[in-house]
Amino acid sequence: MTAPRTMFAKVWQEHVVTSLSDDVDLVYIDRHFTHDLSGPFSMKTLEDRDLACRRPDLTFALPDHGVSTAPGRTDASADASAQLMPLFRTSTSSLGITLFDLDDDRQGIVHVVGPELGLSLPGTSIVCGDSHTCTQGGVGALAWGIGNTEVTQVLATQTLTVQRPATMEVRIDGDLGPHVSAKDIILHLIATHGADGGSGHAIEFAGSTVERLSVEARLTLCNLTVEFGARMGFVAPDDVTFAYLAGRPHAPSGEDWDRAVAHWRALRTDPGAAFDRRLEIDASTVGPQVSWGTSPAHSIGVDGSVPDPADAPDPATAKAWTDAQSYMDLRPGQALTGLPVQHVFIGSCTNSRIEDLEAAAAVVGDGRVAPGVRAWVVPGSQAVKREAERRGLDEVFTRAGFAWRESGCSMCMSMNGEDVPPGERCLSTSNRNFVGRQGPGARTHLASPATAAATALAGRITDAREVG
Ligand SMILES: CC(C)[C@H](C(=O)O)[C@@H](O)C(=O)O
Ligand code: SF4
Repeated sequence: MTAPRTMFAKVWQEHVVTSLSDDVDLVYIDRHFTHDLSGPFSMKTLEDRDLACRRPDLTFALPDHGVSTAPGRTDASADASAQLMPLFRTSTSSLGITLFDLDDDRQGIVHVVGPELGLSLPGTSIVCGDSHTCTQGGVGALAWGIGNTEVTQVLATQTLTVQRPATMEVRIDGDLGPHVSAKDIILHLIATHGADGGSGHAIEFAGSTVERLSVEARLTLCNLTVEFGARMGFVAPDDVTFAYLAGRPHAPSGEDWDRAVAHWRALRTDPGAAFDRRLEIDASTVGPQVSWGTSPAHSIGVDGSVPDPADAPDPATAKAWTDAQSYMDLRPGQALTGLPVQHVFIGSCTNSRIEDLEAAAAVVGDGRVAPGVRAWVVPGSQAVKREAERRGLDEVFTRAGFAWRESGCSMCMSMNGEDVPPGERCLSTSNRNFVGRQGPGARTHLASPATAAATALAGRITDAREVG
């Protein structure tokens, strides 16, 4: 009898081409995504070395970071895309790689588009030169971000030299309260165990709460595993996953589908399999979260108050809290609820899928964005945008005074000229609130789409539970 194995061990083993040392393997890569920021330069390296792309048919290129999300955008609408797009087109075309260009109805943020097209499948290995590739673990894939040199290795060989991560199980049980989402759970996990709490691990999210989450919510949960320091995060594929993937353009069909599902079912962690670490969360005790500082770990319940550095567990944390509070212009003990914001951003690979927009629109209802607040909704992909328009969500948002934009990363990292002015405050559904992330001097508060919508209407950080 074989010893019980984790899902990670099973999928990893299927991909090992050869072991290079005790903990370093050469693994096969099933899907390689590349975006406008990390792609062009690695492709250029390949061309300079006169190397071909080994599997252009398994490589997909999407412009998302540098592109403008203004309605009617072109390359010229943002300096970054004016510079990057011509390079991206030439390199992908000379290497034979499919590009979902700006005018393609499949364009969008890499991590949103992969799952929605069924390019990202359970039990596959997925890489991209982008740290939030871990998002795609939400469909049951092992997906992780890689650096430029690794991108070149994957382009040239379709394999990657990887240090094998340790395994961790995060069990989440209990019912979610009103307006509590996957975003709140993962922010709470990071706040509780620190931004390096998952360092060096591949995390399997399990438990009754996770089983009840939709695939879109699982994508959000996995999206922030890199903010927890982990290499990747994933959820074992189940009937929810199969229902989500069935019929997607690149998902298998007919007999191939049946064979694939049988295989995917067998990937689940065997009862009694050992993990290197285990954590547990009782989801019923978690409320909507908002970050107060400059790390996702600086998050608290929306009804909480800014912590006092005097209460920090150690001097380094006390200093980090003091610095963060000075950057964010907050003082210990201050309540987050009621804090005025000038900007609200609903978007990013964390929270720009259709269910996110539904959750925000439900809170907006007939309301209006508060005067003086610039509020944007940036769908994660053209497909999300079309579906939202089919459901009439764009009208809910525009009637309320939100801007309704084209798909892309936008204000999440502000490299396309879409940013928050110095000293101004933004409630954002994205995943990073680092110093300067949304623009020099910009102050970012991370939260869920429901909290973002409630905040946009009030013009102040607001608990969506108070709105209804
Ligand atoms: C630009 C890219 C390499 C970067 C990442 O790796 O995550 C970006 O997507 C981010 O969110 O900071
Ligand atoms: S939306 Fe933000 S976090 Fe996601 S890939 Fe783009 S820049 Fe990175």
